[in-house]
Amino acid sequence: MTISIWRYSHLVLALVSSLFLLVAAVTGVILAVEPITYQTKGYAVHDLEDVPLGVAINALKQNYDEVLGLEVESSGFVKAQVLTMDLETLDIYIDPKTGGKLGEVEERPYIYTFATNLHRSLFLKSVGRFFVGLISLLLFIIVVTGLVLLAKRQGGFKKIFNKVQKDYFELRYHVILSRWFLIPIIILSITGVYLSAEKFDLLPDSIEVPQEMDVDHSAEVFADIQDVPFFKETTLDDVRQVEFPFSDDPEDYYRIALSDREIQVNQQTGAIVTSINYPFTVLASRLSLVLHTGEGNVLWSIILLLASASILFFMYSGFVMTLKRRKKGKVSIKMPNKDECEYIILVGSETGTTFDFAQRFYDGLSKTGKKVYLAELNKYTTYARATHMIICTATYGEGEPPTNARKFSTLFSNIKQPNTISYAVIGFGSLEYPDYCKFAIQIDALLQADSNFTPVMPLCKVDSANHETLANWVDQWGNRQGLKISLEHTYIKEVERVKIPFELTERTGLNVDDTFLLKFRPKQKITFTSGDLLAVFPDESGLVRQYSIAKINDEVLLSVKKHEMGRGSNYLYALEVGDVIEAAIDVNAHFHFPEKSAMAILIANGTGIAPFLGMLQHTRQKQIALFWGGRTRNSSLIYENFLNGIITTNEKISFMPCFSREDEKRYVQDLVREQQNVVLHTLTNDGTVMICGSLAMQHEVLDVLETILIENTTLTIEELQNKGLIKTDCY
Ligand SMILES: Cc1cc2nc3c(=O)[nH]c(=O)nc-3n(C[C@H](O)[C@H](O)[C@H](O)COP(=O)(O)O)c2cc1C
Repeated sequence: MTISIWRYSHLVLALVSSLFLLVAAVTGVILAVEPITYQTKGYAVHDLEDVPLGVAINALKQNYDEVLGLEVESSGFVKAQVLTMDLETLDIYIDPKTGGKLGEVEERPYIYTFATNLHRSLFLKSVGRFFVGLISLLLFIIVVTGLVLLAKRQGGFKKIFNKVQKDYFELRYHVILSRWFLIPIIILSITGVYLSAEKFDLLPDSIEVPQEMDVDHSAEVFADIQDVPFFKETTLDDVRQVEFPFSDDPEDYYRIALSDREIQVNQQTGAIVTSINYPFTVLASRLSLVLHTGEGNVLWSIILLLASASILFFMYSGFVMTLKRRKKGKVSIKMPNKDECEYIILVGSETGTTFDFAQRFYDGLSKTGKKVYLAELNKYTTYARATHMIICTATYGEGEPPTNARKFSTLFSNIKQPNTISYAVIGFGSLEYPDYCKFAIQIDALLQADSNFTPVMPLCKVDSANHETLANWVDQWGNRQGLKISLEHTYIKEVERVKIPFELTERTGLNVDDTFLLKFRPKQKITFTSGDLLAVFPDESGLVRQYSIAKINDEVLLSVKKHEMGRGSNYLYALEVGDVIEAAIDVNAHFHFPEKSAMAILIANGTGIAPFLGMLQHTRQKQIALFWGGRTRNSSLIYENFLNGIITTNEKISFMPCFSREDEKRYVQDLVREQQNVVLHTLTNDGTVMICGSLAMQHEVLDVLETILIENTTLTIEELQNKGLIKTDCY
């Protein structure tokens, strides 16, 4: 079975049962606390195996007018129901050796009764019980599918406990905690199923018939119960419950529940009159109850508590993992061995659209039974059995590759494939840009020039990820391979934006670089922060343009470069102070200033400085260096008002500009290289590097950072990105 089927089952089951699981896990946590607090009362008798039943009965009789019953709990507490000399019936915990009262049995706190009802039946009686049983069964299947995924991730069942690869927090701890809590959760789910099955009489009937024992009428009669052999030899660790006889008449028997059977015993001779062995189902349900509730064992209760809490974490982390997998242009699912796959899909994606298609194509092709490998273009390498390659890539900037494809061209020229490969390239782009699908065109040209590669289809350019174009391409490509591939509809949901009015309160004219600043005041109360995006709608066509924002005194500051044909920038440029536009805030959480970092380096070129202007205003105690690259000194004048105010009042902030057309003609990546000690100090002390501006600049900066890291540390860019210590927002 392919990994996607295991993952799909794991995910679907988790989603279907999530609400019930949430209730079961939360109430499970509450209920696991009960045995722990109960045990802290301290009434447990630790040497039950040394206390003969006769001694306990005698002690009780000495202390109380009448004794109705005795119970030895799995907690080790000995409970008795007695009638006091004042004719009061009491439920008390006793010391079985002296009969002395240790404490009174209290009513169960309401929170536990409530949690138990919710946990067992969701307050829905039989229907609820049925669902809870079903959810326990689903939980069991989720754990089993999870176990298979874990084994596949770790490289086999034997390697399950090997070191876990470094990855982002949710994924890493989903793996680590699943190893710790696998067994407790399996036990919880199986016992949960068993207890539900029992309630619905689904277990085989195995009623045992009471066995009448041969009674020896000449057996010795004892005056003191402590001398009766049965009561002398039976110790409390084997006893669960004792019902006392109504009178001293020898025909009135003790009814005693032992651990494996129920008996009636003559009070004078100790002869066993009847005996019923518990059927297996009763013993199993008793064991299930103890294992499921943790009753009587503090350590096991703590494990169950942690296991229930871990289910909540698995739900959260699984949700985050699914979102990340769907959204990001990064392959985070475990792939088969690259050298065993015939079909290789390589992806270049910045915001996830291309990756989303590649993933769906991968799923469709895998379902035909083919061995498929999916990777980012940056991971290009040799593929021993590959006969087909499909490259899907977006284009940015002026024909720039997406970040996860930036190394492809170099890798391609250095790596020779062992086989000849039939290939196809799909370019994702937008007709709004002059360099439509340029990076895909470049890749197609590279492959054409390599004699090892033969095209099976001409380059396909896809405007705005059009579904029909993609579905047609998949059909045609599939036909050529003799395969019927079904392409699921996109996993990406359209973002529903809430538009609100923004009033333009300030603006500048164009500077030497055709850049201008705009300040908008939201006319409704909204929360946003620097690094979020303002989505602007230039016309009625549904076109959206996003701009990185700075939050300055509750207003939105934008720095915009006016492009001759740019629909967004020309629309904004035409606005006058007092104009009101409808726009929306897109939360861009991955690019918020990291509150936890004590230091940061902010790197920008051109208009990419905007979010940093807002971030600098709101940080007082952090050591921050802002590296900015512009064309000329005059390019930076437009930002001077903001920057001077910050730098002169906060000595922890330093501003380092560089200019590509003046002075030493340096780019911001040159500044990063020059300041490598500051960069290293920041990254090795859990500080953050944030990059905003053009994608070309981002690639150059990442290349320099990579070199600095390789030369001085064992850290990698990807590791730091996964930890959120390198954050980028470039297009
Ligand atoms: C800032 C920006 C620049 C872009 N530049 C180009 C371009 O030069 N040529 C092009 O064809 N498409 C361009 N596009 C469109 C993207 O390539 C297209 O939306 C693609 O589907 C994105 O794929 P991804 O989500 O996988 O990154 C650009 C998009 C943005 C947001």
